Amino acid sequence: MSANTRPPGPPTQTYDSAFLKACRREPVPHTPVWFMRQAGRSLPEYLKVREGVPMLESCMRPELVTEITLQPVRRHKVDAAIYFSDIVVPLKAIGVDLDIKPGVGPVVAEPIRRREDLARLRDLTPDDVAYVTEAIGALTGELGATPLIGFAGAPFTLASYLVEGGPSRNHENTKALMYGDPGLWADLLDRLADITAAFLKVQIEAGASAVQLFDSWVGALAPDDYRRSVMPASAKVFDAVAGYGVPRIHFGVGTGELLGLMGEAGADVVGVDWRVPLDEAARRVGPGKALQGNLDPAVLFAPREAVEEQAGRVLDAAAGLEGHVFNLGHGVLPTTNPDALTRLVEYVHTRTAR
Ligand SMILES: Cc1c2[nH]c(c1CCC(=O)O)Cc1[nH]c(c(CCC(=O)O)c1C)Cc1[nH]c(c(CCC(=O)O)c1C)Cc1[nH]c(c(C)c1CCC(=O)O)C2
Repeated sequence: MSANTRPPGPPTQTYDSAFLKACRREPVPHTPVWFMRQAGRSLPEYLKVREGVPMLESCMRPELVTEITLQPVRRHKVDAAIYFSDIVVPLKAIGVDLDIKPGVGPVVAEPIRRREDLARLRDLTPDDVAYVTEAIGALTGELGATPLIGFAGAPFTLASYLVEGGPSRNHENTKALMYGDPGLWADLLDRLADITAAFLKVQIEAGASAVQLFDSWVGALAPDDYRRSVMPASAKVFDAVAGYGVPRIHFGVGTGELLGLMGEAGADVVGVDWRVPLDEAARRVGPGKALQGNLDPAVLFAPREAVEEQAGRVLDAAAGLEGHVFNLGHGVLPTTNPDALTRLVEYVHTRTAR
């Protein structure tokens, strides 16, 4: 079943939301808006509830996850919530020794570089992430007609953290493995595809209305390498969840040359960073897909008039698209003034009201 057909059974409460309509490329009452990293450090109410609670622990406490996920919906009136978690949570859940260091990001105690290391990547079962099922149950009740987006890290981006042992500018160990041992690389990405697919299935079965696969760092690759060494694993993830009929969004940074392939991997909605205007992105992606994006998150530090001018340019470039979900071109920067985000939501809603 494609994401454009109504799933069997009664329509969900969220089915007619502007966000899901835009993902399905149907007419919308207004352009829907949400922000990557909309929950988190830009919100004082987030900093308050996170006080003294380590990041990974906060992801495993359903009542905290529920509260943090709802905060930006209450404050900004965005059209969708995104489940509060992190891309490394499923890896932690299967026993990989890792932590999220404040100001740094995910750090893996023993990087994965040899064939023996693959044994540390066992299958993920719903029991490993019972807190996810519990939090999503509570969230969908609270959210009512507002859709919840589930998410996961894509195999390449997860592999980069695992192989490098932490964040990396050049991904040198990752690429050394990809070029130097293509067999082991393919097996690693295939393992990660299975874990990622299982994690997304848990979220969808618990009530997520859409999923986003973050391949944040895949823009480091040339198209041929993406096609040969990454696309099969990402496609496996998308295939695994195709039958649920929920929209599948795919996003990465610096992916101008990869947009067509990322759509081909199986996305219904292709996320675009701020470097490619949406009309040009639509030409690269081709027909039959919606686009998501793409205001530069740094624009939010400019005065209100400038923010609206730049947001207006995004909307103008999106005017001819089959479906458009307004977003930033990457996550909300931690020192963003939250009021600027609230005003931006209002601006997009007002300017596109039909
Ligand atoms: C690459 C990546 C990661 N994590 C994620 C990605 C893909 C998205 C992207 O490209 O930005 C995904 C992610 N991580 C987090 C979310 C929250 C969802 C939301 O509410 O919008 C999402 C969607 C919470 C988080 N994940 C993290 C934080 C900050 C930790 C904190 O608040 O203490 C949050 C709120 C930590 C994290 N985790 C990661 C990084 C780079 C960092 C930031 C390190 C830092 O600057 O402190 C890895």
